[in-house]
Parts: sequence; C-alpha cells; structure tokens
Amino acid sequence: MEIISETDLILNADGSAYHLNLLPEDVADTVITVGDPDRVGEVSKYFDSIELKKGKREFITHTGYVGKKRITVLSTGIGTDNIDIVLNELDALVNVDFNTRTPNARLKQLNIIRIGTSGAIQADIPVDSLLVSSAAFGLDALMGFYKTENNAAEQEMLNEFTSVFPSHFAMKPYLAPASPMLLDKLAKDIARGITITSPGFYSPQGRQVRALTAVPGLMDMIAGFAYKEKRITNLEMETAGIYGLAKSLGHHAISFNVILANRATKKFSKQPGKIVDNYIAGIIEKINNNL
Ligand SMILES: O=P(O)(O)O[C@H]1O[C@H](CO)[C@@H](O)[C@H]1O
Ligand SMILES: O=c1cc[nH]c(=O)[nH]1
Repeated sequence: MEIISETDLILNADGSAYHLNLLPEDVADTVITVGDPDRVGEVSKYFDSIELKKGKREFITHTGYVGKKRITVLSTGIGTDNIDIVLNELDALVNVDFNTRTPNARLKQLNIIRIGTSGAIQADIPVDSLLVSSAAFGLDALMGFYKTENNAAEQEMLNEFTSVFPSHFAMKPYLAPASPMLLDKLAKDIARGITITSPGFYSPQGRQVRALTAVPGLMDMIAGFAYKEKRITNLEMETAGIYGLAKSLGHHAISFNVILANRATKKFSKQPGKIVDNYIAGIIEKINNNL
C-alpha cells in the first residue's frame, strides 16, 4: 500500500495533526463545528464533562460527554480555505494510521454538524430563526480542486444556477447536498433551505461599504433563482465546502444556520449571543436524543 508522505500529511513532533494539533484518540465520532473560536466554550458548557481542551491558531477543540454520548466541538475559523484543513485533518485523524501512514482498512464515517450564523436573503425568513441547509452552492473555488460527482437532478439544478450569472463572471459554482440521514434524524422539524457559501463577507455577499462591486445586482440574481419551487434562502461562508468534502471523504454532514441578518429587510438581530446560545442548547439535545 502506498505510504502517505511526510509532506502530504504533516504531523507535529508529538504525533498530532499539523493544524488541528489533535491526536487520533482526541476526536469523537460526532463533531460539532462552529466558525468562531469563542463559540467552542459556548457549546461545551452544555457537556456533562470535558475530557480535553486543545488548540492551535483558530482551531480550538473541546471533547467531552453529554450523557453517554461523546462529542467533539471544534472551531473552523472563517471560510472554506479553513474547511479544507479541518475536513482533511479530521478525516486523517480517524481514517489514517499515523504510525504506518496508510489508510485504515475500516473507514469511519463521522457525523459533522455545523452550528453557524448566516444572513437570509428572502424577506419572509425572520431574523433570529433557524434554517437547515438541505444543500449548498459554493461560490468559492475549493471543490474545483477535488473530484466530485453530482447526480442528474443536482447537475440540472447546478446548470440552471450557473446560467444566472453573466458569462464574463469567472467563478464556477458547485453544489453539495446535506446528509439525508442527518437531515432525517436532527432536522425533521426545522425549516430547510438552499444555502450559498461565499468566498467573502462583503462584495461576495452583495455588500458595499467603499470598495466598488464588480457584480452589481448579485443579491437579486441569487434571491430570484428558483428550481422546481426550491429557492436560495441564505448566505454564509463554510457550508458548501463542508458538504462537498464530507461527501468526497464518506462522512455525514449537516449545517444549521442561525439567521442573524435579513438582507432583504435590512434587519440585524438585537441579541445575537442569546439567540445562538438557545439554538446550541436545542441542537445538543437533538444530538443526544437522536444520534
Ligand atoms: O458564525 P460562523 O460560524 O463563523 O459563520 C458565519 O459568520 C462568519 C462571518 O461573520 C462566517 O464564518 C460565516 O459563515
Ligand atoms: O450576513 C451574514 C451573517 C452572518 N454570516 C455571513 O456570512 N453573512
């Protein structure tokens, strides 16, 4: 079997993964990801016990138990460039033997559950509500670097979405679905939508402060898109990368979006911390009861 080289999979002196600074035994089968490193403690405060706290750069990890369920919560920082690191290192931690540098014979499927914040683009989606992404379009470049496959229905929706953009626009969107199993187990009662993952917060999400946009009307193009009564509901910066890489690596992923902004009504949450905290508690309860 081919050995994964020391520069393809970099390990620290203590044998931990290069960026996440974790050892294989540090990772639970259920992994909650959050963007904000400060949100890790806001999740683990609901654990009954915490067995480890580790970190490096923006990647902070706590692993512990809720009842008998072992859970890891880990911050990704912002953007799909970080998701590339987090998903590949998480997968290596559970599916590669770090001593022999070869993939394990039995591959593990992690449950990866993102709890993130997001902006709605449809006027009828209230600020402070919760949305689950049934699928996500990536406007970033990440999944262009990986082999991916869409089924016929996904490919048709992707083709229609791509045709929304002017032909001079260089970006090539991709589409990745949530795990049907996690949607069923964790999100039966939660509003669903299609999420856009953007490679930035300002012009890539239709915002203008001082730098002028090269894509006027981006929000209207996206908000007006419909495919078989499905519409795009919200914008954030990680979900499509998580869904795309989780699918490529054989893991299950789901993304919960706490809607803090509504771009159509121009409203922002008055109490973002409290709202996110309430949803974290509810999602942990669902994980504990259903996974
Ligand atoms: O709250 P998090 O999880 O960081 O998610 C959203 O917030 C950040 C932008 O403010 C981006 O990471 C976006 O995806
Ligand atoms: O509008 C928003 C709000 C949170 N996160 C985003 O990426 N966009």
